[in-house]
Amino acid sequence: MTLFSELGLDRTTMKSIEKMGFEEATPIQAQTIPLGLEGKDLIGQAQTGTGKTVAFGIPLMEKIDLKNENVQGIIIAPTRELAIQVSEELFKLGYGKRARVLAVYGGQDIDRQIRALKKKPHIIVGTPGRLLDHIKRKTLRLNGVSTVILDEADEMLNMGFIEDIESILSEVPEERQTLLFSATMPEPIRKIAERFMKEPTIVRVKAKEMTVANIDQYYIELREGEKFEALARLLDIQTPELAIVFGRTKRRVDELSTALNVRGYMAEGIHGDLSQAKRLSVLKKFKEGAIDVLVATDVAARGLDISGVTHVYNFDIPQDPESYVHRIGRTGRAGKHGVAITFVNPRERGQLQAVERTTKKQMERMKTPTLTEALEGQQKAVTEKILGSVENEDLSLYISQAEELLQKHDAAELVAAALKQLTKEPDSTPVKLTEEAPMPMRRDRNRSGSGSGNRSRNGRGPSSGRKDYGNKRGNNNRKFGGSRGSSQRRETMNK
Ligand SMILES: Nc1ncnc2c1ncn2[C@@H]1O[C@H](COP(=O)(O)OP(=O)(O)OP(=O)(O)O)[C@@H](O)[C@H]1O
Ligand SMILES: [Mg+2]
Repeated sequence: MTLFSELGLDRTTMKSIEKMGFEEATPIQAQTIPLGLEGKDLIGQAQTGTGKTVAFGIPLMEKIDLKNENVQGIIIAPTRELAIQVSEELFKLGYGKRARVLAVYGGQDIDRQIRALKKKPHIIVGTPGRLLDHIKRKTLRLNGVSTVILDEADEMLNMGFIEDIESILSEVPEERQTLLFSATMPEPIRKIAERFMKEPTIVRVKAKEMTVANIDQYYIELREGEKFEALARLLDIQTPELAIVFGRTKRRVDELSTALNVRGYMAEGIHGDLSQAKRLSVLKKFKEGAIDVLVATDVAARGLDISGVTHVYNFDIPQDPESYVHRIGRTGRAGKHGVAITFVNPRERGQLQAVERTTKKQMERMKTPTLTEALEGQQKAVTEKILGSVENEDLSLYISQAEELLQKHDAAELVAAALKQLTKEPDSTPVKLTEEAPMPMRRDRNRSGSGSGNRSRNGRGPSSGRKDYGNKRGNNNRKFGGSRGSSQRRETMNK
């Protein structure tokens, strides 16, 4: 066990850490912070939700010289939401020191960002496209940068951002420290390391499994047409505090969130075709609990840290094992407990096995719940609410009415009627969902994303390195530039 106070950090950094409420460093933090402080290039791999942001944030923050008005650190992240979140965490880390942190990302007014850049931020967190845009406009100069961080580098590789990163890094002095962090490190990441890093030290937090132990992982085998009813029943039984439902395509996400609303769930969708303002407002509502089901494409799979996410449902099995690891990692963070359930149609058994081989963890088989179980689940939830009210609430204004009712009616019947009124009974209102093609299993499958608006970045097609679930890992068939085959199914998440 390592305490932050044992790491020899600056007083100002300690002040921030105390304000954030942290005392003990997580294993990835304990192992990488000392190396990071020595100025070493680092590759850090540790499970989802184990504090990688602080692991790279502390060495970065310690190096910032407040008297220097240059941008001294940049963090490149694959999605806009993640760039914002990382900038917020760094802002907290820089609180004691008063370091200036700015997020720049596509979809936000560029003039506003230009004005903010003029205020001399020390640290910039951005998505590749927008960073490049500012470099081209000469509104961002990187010649004073001494630390570069690539968060979720493997995803940026998947999304075909490698040339953008290359262009950005060509603006940064050679004499720099480069840190790269992710929960997954597929083989091609080595190329990034070779290209952009100097003899990096690789730190892998040893864990038996790639996914965190405190996420209970289940799968349900079912046909496409059975998925929605199964999801609704699971939501009724498990009554998540907050849940994320991952769908394969934007159309899927739109249809699913509409269908969930029709059935009375508070759900909204998030994907790359929505305006940035809409994406942020949906996420905000979800964080605040104004909606309790977030339906998402993989745009929400990486890095997002939302407390209260107790359940992740893979309505469609993810297209690669890494994506599974990140998706389910939206729950079970910072030591909390989580539940992940993956729907698998009979033709996707191979993918299920590929996921299990990668995570080194078997999912437990679960049966589709019955309608009766769904009803019981809802009744239980209402019963708990009522008992909570009995214990904790002032009921004096209701007692005389209750006594009056009890004189005229049977007690059990009264309670049953109250339960019925409060219980959300399973609903069979018809909903419309377009069937998705099963996940492609082999390399020669070359579908165009079910017509739901999926496109590869810059129209780059799957010229090479199509992902192959049957493949052994480590068989490097994913290339840069052409990006991997499945990228045509991946959406463009930011500019
Ligand atoms: N030492 C610590 N003690 C307690 N909580 C911590 C500590 N370090 C970080 N956290 C909290 O843990 C949560 C997860 O951290 P973070 O988002 O950095 O995880 P991550 O490893 O980057 O996960 P992912 O792989 O999903 O990106 C955050 O809410 C963060 O504030
Ligand atoms: Mg992270």
